[in-house]
Amino acid sequence: MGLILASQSASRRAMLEAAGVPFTPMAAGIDEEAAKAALTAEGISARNLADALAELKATKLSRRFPQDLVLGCDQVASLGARIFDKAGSREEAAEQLRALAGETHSQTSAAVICEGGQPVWRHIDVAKLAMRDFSGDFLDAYLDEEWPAVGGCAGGYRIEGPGAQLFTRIDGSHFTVLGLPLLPLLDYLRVRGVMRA
Ligand SMILES: Nc1nc2c(ncn2[C@@H]2O[C@H](COP(=O)(O)OP(=O)(O)OP(=O)(O)O)[C@@H](O)[C@H]2O)c(=O)[nH]1
Repeated sequence: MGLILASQSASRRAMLEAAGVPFTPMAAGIDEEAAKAALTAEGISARNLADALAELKATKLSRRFPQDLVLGCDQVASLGARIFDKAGSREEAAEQLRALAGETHSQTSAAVICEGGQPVWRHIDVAKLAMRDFSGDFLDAYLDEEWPAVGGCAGGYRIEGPGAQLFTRIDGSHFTVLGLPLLPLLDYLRVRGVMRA
């Protein structure tokens, strides 16, 4: 029994590699935008959206590899009822960051493990991030430096990079902000014998 990471996320792969987790990365092969559109049409919460998408990714590959543990993940940035998609343009990234400035938003990271095509474990963690009310000049300079790199990041920032300059306070796990509830995952992997206890 091995661990498959059903994700294209460089950040998730880097976190697992750095933590010494043995895994095989594979694309989940789902149409995430179509699934997200269907789910958000129902007015779904950030928590339930992240959970549903993570389970969808894990289940899809678990049906192909029933003997392995398959980890699916998803991360949603939200402020109140507004859910932020990854920015498709610099202008969209600027609009999103202006909406988050001076507010405390949530990063919800869900992880689901499937085995034999069925969920056997899940963990959803939320971090709260207080973003400062930065100037327009700061935002222009930030995006000059960080676009398009932050186009693949929920929220439009890389917390491990210049994105740290956006914040005055973060409550919650750094790993959750990066996109994975890593410590609860490691607990489960030790229970399953994937990692040394
Ligand atoms: N490096 C970095 N990545 C971040 C940060 N915040 C969010 N992300 C990434 O933003 C992406 C959130 O989008 P998702 O839809 O959950 O994942 P994805 O990148 O599409 O990859 P899949 O798992 O294949 O769906 C993930 O790759 C997160 O790792 C951050 O502060 N730094």
